[in-house]
Amino acid sequence: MEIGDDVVVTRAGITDAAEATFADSTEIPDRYARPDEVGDGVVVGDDESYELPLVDMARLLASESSEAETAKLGSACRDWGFFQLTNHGVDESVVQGMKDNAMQFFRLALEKKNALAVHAGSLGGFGHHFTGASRKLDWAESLILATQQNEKTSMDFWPADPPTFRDALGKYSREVSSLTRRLVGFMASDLGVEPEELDGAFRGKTQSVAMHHYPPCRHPDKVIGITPHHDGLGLALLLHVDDSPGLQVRRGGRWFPLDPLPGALVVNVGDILQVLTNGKYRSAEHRVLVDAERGRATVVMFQDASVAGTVKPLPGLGEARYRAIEYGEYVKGNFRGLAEGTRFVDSLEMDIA
Ligand SMILES: O=C(O)CCC(=O)C(=O)O
Ligand SMILES: [Fe+2]
Repeated sequence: MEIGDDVVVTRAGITDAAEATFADSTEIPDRYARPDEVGDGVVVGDDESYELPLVDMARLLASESSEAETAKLGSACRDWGFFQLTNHGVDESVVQGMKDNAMQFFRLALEKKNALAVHAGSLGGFGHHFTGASRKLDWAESLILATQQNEKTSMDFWPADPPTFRDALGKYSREVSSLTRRLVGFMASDLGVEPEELDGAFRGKTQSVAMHHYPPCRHPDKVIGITPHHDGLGLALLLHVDDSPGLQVRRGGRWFPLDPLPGALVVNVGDILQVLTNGKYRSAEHRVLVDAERGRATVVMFQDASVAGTVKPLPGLGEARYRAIEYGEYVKGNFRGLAEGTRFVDSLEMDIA
């Protein structure tokens, strides 16, 4: 995947040993064991006092409810950085095709999946997601691909097995691109910026996908499905393949489990959108925990954004709180942060009165 030659990415391949560990989780090898982290921060399982926001695309689009729903979208992006989007309008058969093909891919024999194995320094391919500062491995197998079709990326790097995979991903990726443009239009209206400014930041930019499979684990209190992280790009749109919970969002130092609403997509603000909106929208930390009985799979589309090759706040949102940085430098810094367990976007923040 084209992210520049000097970008350091630490992903690990899924070995036979990793597969055996996933298949029989009686013993948790040291590289996966992080019981202290799982319990870190209160998980509010039965606390009814919170609700992760819901946004309804049909209400955004209908003239009589658009204003109120846009305000809801805005407060979800400001307060949580996360919401579930109902009535998103992505064709049901396209969604189903994506789910079926993702599942079929993960059910293939390891040897077949490893035809697309990550290799040193590469972001794309099949393997463990990222290994952060702890060097522990996540309890997941993940396939990461560039989905934007241009001269640099090609479907040739997409799985040829199952045979319908490329067609399904191509259709889904196009639908999510148009959905993103629609959503970004309402965000611009909430923020009071020129629609063209925010749309221009997303239009024609890279899109990539991460598909994750979290096998069940007999010791869900000892492993983590995905290490706590912020998404580094513009916007992420997550599809639950099987409606299994597991995703948790951090707010006020606590982890809040997200209860997947069947048929909805989970949308979250990435670090670049936080910068574009001059900190008005927040990119929230999130992680995935696993279940003792149920496996879980997700398909996450990442939409990239920049302003003419630069990551910086859009005009009209007050005095800039972040320094402008060239996009390539941003990507490098972001991966360095992921590897070191720091958050690069924090280093762009400026002291303003
Ligand atoms: O699978 C999930 O629920 C979350 C995945 C995620 O956070 C990511 O790919 O960045
Ligand atoms: Fe994420």
